[in-house]
Amino acid sequence: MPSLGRLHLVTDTRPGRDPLAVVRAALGVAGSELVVQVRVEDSATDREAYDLTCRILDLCRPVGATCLVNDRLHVALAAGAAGGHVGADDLPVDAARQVLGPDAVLGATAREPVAAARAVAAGAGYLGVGPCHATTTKDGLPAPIGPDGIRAVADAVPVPVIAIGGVTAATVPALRAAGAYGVAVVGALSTAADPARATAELLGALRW
Ligand SMILES: Cc1ncc(COP(=O)(O)OP(=O)(O)O)c(N)n1
Ligand SMILES: Cc1ncsc1CCOP(=O)(O)O
Ligand SMILES: [Mg+2]
Repeated sequence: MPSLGRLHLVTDTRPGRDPLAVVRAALGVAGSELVVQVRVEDSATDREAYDLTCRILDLCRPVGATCLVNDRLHVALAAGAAGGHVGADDLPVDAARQVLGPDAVLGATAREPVAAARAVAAGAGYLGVGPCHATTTKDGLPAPIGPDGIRAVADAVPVPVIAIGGVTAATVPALRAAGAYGVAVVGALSTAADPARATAELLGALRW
């Protein structure tokens, strides 16, 4: 399995957003370093999720970027994505691993060390940990855990920790210093006036 990219672009399919344009811009800068996670609204149909995934895979393949699918593992398999990401409302991690197979990339959400270790034992290859900072992108999230919360998880597991929630280029250094392997972002790219430039800034901060 190729090593996991450190910058995860999670798609924003809310009204008024243009996820394909953002992915295209980010891939132009990050290429194979980018992981694109296709995340659609719960109200989206499987057909819409599948069509978006296929279009994003068409953009990722030529540059060797990894494409994952959030929640809907059957869509990941049907479209030929590299894997998926699951959280508390999705398939349990061991079931997700069974569905995807041993070689797929599988991420799981965790916000504290005990759940994180359980997810890894059940087959997660990386962890999405957060929210590390306040965000308006997703409703109903628990309180932000900050860099200290990231450190607690990173110290407890042997897999890459991807920090998520309110991440910007300015907050990346503290998250990396706390042990995050990489970051996942929605708004930092989807609301950027210049997503290519925002990608370059995030990559620069991750290399620091
Ligand atoms: C990298 C990464 N980390 C966390 C999440 C959140 O997943 P989940 O808790 O299942 O919430 P939804 O994204 O499904 O609303 C993620 N998608 N990616
Ligand atoms: C899906 C999800 N899970 C925890 S925070 C989050 C949203 C992150 O979005 P943003 O990068 O815009 O804060
Ligand atoms: Mg989920």
